[in-house]
Amino acid sequence: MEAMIRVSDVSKSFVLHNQGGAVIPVMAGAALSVERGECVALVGDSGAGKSTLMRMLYGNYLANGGRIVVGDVEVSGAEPREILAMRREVLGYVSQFLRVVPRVPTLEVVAEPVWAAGGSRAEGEARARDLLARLNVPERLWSLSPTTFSGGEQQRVNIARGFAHEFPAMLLDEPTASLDATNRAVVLGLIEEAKARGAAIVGIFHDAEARAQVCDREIDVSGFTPERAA
Ligand SMILES: Nc1ncnc2c1ncn2[C@@H]1O[C@H](COP(=O)(O)OP(=O)(O)OP(=O)(O)O)[C@@H](O)[C@H]1O
Repeated sequence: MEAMIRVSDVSKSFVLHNQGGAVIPVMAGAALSVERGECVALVGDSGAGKSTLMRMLYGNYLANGGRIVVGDVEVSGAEPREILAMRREVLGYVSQFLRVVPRVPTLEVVAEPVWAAGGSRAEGEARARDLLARLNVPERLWSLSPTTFSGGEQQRVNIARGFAHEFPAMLLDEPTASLDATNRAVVLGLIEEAKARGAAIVGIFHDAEARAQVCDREIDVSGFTPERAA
């Protein structure tokens, strides 16, 4: 079977339209592949291109060259509606921050990705309850919108939402940042469970211990930084 996530010879330049159209090459020859059940950490100094590579995988940034395939979706060259379908069904993204939808109760915020992927009402709610409980979000908060929650509460709601649908592939952007030890351990457990059911995961983890615990390999993206003229 082919790897779940395949990146080959990807390049990326940014064009600064407000600065005379200056072209800034930030990546060249990027290559990686991630098997089902495997977690790969992107490492490299600040500015090396970790976030840029994640955004290209998610279809937020368009690659200028090369090929990115997630499952059977060719991300490089996909139509916007194919990208949206991929995000509903194939590729999850867990960032550090919740984008709060006003007035939607927490339980629904968490269950929504399950419903979006075709799961039943009951299935989504059961999954949301399980994850919110595991992440120690107090039950009295579940019927409220997370708009007014503390930063840490919102972060845990966001993680619950990110893990609610069992995506075959996942991108994790600092999922344990600023969590207390208990919840950090819960998140590492969720990552291990996702791997065990066969998810292919790419993540940025500044937490070196977390990385060592859940990641099988590291890829140093500074190897993909193009030579720059001084
Ligand atoms: N939208 C953009 N427009 C112009 N340049 C950008 C843009 N996004 C990223 N860059 C540049 O691309 C390079 C890689 O940035 P990126 O954010 O991917 O690095 P990173 O490895 O994630 O860094 P950090 O660890 O600090 O988050 C940097 O030089 C950055 O300035």
